[in-house]
Amino acid sequence: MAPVLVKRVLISESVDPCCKTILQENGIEVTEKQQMTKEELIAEIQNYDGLVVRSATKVTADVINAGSNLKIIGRAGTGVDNVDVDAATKRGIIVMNTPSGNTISAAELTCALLMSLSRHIPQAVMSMKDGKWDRKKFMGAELYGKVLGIVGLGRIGKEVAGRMQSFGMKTIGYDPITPPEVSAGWGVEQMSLEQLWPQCDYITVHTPLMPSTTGLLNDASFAKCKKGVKVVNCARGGIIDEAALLRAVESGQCGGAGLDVFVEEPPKNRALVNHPNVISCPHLGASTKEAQARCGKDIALQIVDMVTGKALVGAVNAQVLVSSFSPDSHQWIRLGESMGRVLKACSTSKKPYSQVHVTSLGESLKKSTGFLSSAAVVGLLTEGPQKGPNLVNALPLAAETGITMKTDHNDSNDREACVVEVSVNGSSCKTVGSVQAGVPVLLELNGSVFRQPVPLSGHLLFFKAASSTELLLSITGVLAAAGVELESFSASTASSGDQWYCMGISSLLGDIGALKSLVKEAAQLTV
Ligand SMILES: NC(=O)C1=CN([C@@H]2O[C@H](COP(=O)(O)OP(=O)(O)OC[C@H]3O[C@@H](n4cnc5c(N)ncnc54)[C@H](O)[C@@H]3O)[C@@H](O)[C@H]2O)C=CC1
Ligand SMILES: O=C(O)C(=O)COP(=O)(O)O
Repeated sequence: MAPVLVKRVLISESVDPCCKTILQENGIEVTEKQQMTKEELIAEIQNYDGLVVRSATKVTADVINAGSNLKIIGRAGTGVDNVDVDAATKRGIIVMNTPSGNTISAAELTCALLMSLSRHIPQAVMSMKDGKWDRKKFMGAELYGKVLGIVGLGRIGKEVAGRMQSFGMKTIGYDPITPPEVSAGWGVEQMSLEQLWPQCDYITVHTPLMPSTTGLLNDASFAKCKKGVKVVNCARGGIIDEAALLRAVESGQCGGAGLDVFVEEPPKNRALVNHPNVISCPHLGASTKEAQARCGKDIALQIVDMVTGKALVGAVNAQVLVSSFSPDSHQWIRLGESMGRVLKACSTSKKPYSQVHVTSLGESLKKSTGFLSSAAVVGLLTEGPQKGPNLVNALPLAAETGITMKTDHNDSNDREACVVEVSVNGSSCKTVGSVQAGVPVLLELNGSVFRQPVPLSGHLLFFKAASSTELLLSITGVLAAAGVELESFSASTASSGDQWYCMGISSLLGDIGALKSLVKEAAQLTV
């Protein structure tokens, strides 16, 4: 992928100073402005190519759409639920996070809350500060031998499991993605949630917040739990339904809750926070010197790597682009875009495309089909010189315009090439291209194989006509009359029937209709 141009970055929260330093050392101008209102952020964001946030900045569609120059939203941390990732993708903006920087800190806070719940440490501390010496009231229970249910067995869930096993807890869990044999390797037996709820003395959730995890622990699931179950939410407010939790702690069905996160932060409704069996923190999971230093450094380095075209790490909405950062991918991306442009120019029907079929040929292009498809769509959907789609939003835009994407790879072929075929209104248009000596070239157009590969650069004139000796003379005559010079020429290898030809020309013809009487079809473009 071509390096993404990022000159100015806004950091809108308290991010470790190393982030600013690294960005500046790499020639990026950095402004830090914290605690902006939504309106202030909307007014400010248009001045920046990049935005770095933690969890407090709500990067809504309004903010994203106001960021007319925005190319990157960097989350110095894990959860990206405060960023409207779909809106960013539509606008072609890369969203990236630093998911491993705060894993240990979040896991340690979870363990601290589990221990605090078992021994009432915060309540005992408050009572001491109140001048009391109440040993009876704070009778606890050992964690040893108890069952901990871990919902979400990703990075943090795994670290919590290991730590709590050392306290002698039995760890069981559920995760729809992590295979049971993998979690069994770190001592967590997986089972369905139905089986898990009734077994747990403690439950901790470590999933992202998304529709399928919102209210994962609700009235119905609390009812299936052991009476007095204790719960911890160090992931995101709302994974444990707050109203259901309040009902459960009030009834005693839940014996205590440790909360680091809330649906609304800070929470205006204080009922949970004020409940004597609820202990809470103001979203401190990642608030350690170590986690902040890692996340600040990671996000800055990831942005620098992206800007320099070195690598794309941590992107949450542009997985297809990760392989586009290999050093020799640039010319293949240019090829895909140029082939899309040729197809656009040569499709006679003005109807919207119904299908784009991209096939990569050759072992070395195995991982390139994704970005070649995006690049072809960029070429097809770009209208004129104005800001068109990019590799981030090409596929969502194609889906929005009703285009079905089909991709294939064939590595039995002994050459490296890319085939792009577009279907429109019952007919189709097909190109075959490759990169030769670092230059994107067109090898075939609609079945006509060019004798000389056509370098895809400059002004190109394509036409379809029956082969004849007069044809060339007549066409060059039309060009000369229009003051256009012929710079290169490539004919089809076939010698009979209608074939496609390509000419490199010094400038586009003012009126391509001048060729109408000489050819069956003609198209010109600049690539
Ligand atoms: N309190 C804090 O300051 C912090 C909170 N977090 C939160 O913790 C969450 C987890 O972080 P990581 O472990 O790094 O993420 P991760 O992506 O490594 O793990 C999340 C796991 O949840 C699983 N999952 C998804 N849907 C599920 C479902 N319906 N039921 C059960 N499991 C499901 C996934 O398969 C994945 O294995 C983050 O999304 C973030 O919101 C992260 C860091 C700090
Ligand atoms: O990384 C995460 O998901 C967190 O919740 C940490 O949030 P923070 O960066 O401390 O605002």
